[in-house]
Amino acid sequence: MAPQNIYLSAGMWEVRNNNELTVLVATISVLILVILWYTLPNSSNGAKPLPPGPRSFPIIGDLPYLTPDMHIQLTNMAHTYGPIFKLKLGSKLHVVINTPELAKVVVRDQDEAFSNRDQPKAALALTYGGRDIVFANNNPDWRKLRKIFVHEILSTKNLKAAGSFRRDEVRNTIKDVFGKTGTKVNIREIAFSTETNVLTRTIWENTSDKGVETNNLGAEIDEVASNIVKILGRLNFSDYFPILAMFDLQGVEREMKTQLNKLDKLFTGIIEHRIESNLKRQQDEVGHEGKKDFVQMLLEHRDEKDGTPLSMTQMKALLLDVMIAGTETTATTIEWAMASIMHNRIVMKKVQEELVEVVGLHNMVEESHLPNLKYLDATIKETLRMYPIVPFLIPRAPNKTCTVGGYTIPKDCSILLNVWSIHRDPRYWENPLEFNPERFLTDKWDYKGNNLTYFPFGSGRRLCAGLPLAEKMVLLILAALLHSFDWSLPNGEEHDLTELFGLALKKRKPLAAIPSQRLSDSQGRCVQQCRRGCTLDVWSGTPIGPADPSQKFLSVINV
Ligand code: HEM
Repeated sequence: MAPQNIYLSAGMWEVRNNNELTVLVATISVLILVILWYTLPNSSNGAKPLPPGPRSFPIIGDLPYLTPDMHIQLTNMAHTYGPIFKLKLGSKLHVVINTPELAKVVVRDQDEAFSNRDQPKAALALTYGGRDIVFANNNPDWRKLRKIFVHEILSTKNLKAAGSFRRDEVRNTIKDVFGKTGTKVNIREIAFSTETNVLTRTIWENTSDKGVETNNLGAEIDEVASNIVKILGRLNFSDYFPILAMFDLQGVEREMKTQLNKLDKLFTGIIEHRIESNLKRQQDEVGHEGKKDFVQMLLEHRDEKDGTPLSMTQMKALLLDVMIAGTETTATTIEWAMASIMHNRIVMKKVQEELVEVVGLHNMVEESHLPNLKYLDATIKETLRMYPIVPFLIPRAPNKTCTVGGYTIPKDCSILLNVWSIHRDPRYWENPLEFNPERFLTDKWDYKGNNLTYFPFGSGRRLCAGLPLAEKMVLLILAALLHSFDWSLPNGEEHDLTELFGLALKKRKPLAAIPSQRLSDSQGRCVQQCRRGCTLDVWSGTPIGPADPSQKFLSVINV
């Protein structure tokens, strides 16, 4: 063929293909328009737009905008984009809610639709694939486990029965701190180990001395719990680019499984040991002085004939929740409360005056005193207003596409309820940056999330399942620490209330404070009075002489 022909035929091909191309493009365009018509929101079919938000980069979305202080950043973004806005992290859509009115739509009006969790890969690795309470979706297993935990394990009756563990452990802590008077004490650490000791005794009191290795348990759990919270707070690309998830590029899931293995070994040992010893005993001998610990209660559900019995994995997942969700949050709250009280001398004075009035100088704090410690209770509420420990709550995910505030919220996106921002919003709080417990001195406030200007424990179906225990422990530990000791900062140190953002909102600089004995006799001894009129050394229990009316007694005992 002559070159010209080649040219001509090529040209004809071009012309013919131009026509075909036009038809093809037109057909595809019509198809796309039809698809868009049915799938994308538009005003004529009634669907609403997505919430506003920053202009995202292709593929990576808004990831480059993120800063370490996300709670402050998302609060500032609400000033630009409004009370509800979207944030695209990789391919994952997040919706941030910043007002009580919109939070109510999510956790009250549409609580059922929003009661699934956004399940990060690290959380799934930790919880045997979401078989626990905290990270499970709203399914029959979750409902069963939560019901057992809230209505049985933490029932008023069982909480009361475990009161002696709390009393013993808080006294042990006071004794321990007494031995450190005049030296630096890390407040979070002592609060953490007190809570861990209370929880371990409540969970497996009957096991502790019978063959399961529990030495140094508090320190071990402290380390594992801190690691877990750190790992959960890390930005994991597997969550934002599902296509990469199988590679676990940052090793986040691997690290989490290492932490889980440590706890799994401990829990498996405890449960198996108990099953064995139960088999050896008669049914009526099971339990400890008529009390049942958590493990025993769980095992009864494992053996139940009706419904679905609990599996070994579910039992371990529940123990894990208690040890992780219970310790870190309680210890961090106590640290923030102590730091805030020490920073506000007037608040400190009022707290201690109330303690003298309610508890007296001759007694140690008991749980029976707690309902009368109104000012201390208000101080803890104010602490959790300014420093909500879980600043965005644990993100939820809608199980269907919903509408909130006039915007479409797609199924499975991640919902961040910005409690931190709502708790500091001047539209709802007068002088929100001022630490003022007085604002909580009315009966109007509780932790149940009924009033969505204040919900540090969440609200609705996913409200903190450990709330009754948390409330007691924070109040009891703080009351005991502030009643027994005066606290000061080490020489030359300034008060510091800087936050460190993560899944839990921590103090950037751990609080180290110096205790000095508050209740003592004239010779600086810590004494208790016996009913027969003698004076005993509080820690050794040895008699040190007859009772002297000028002495301050830590307690009056029945000997
Ligand atoms: C001061 C201490 C505590 C604080 C501030 C706190 C706060 C929270 C928050 C904000 C949530 C998420 C609520 C939501 O997503 O709406 C939560 C969930 C949870 N907390 Fe707590 N918590 C504390 C202590 C405890 C304790 C002592 C336990 C157990 C012994 C516990 C067990 C749980 C569990 C199991 C959940 C998951 C509930 C669910 O998803 O259904 N927490 N907590």
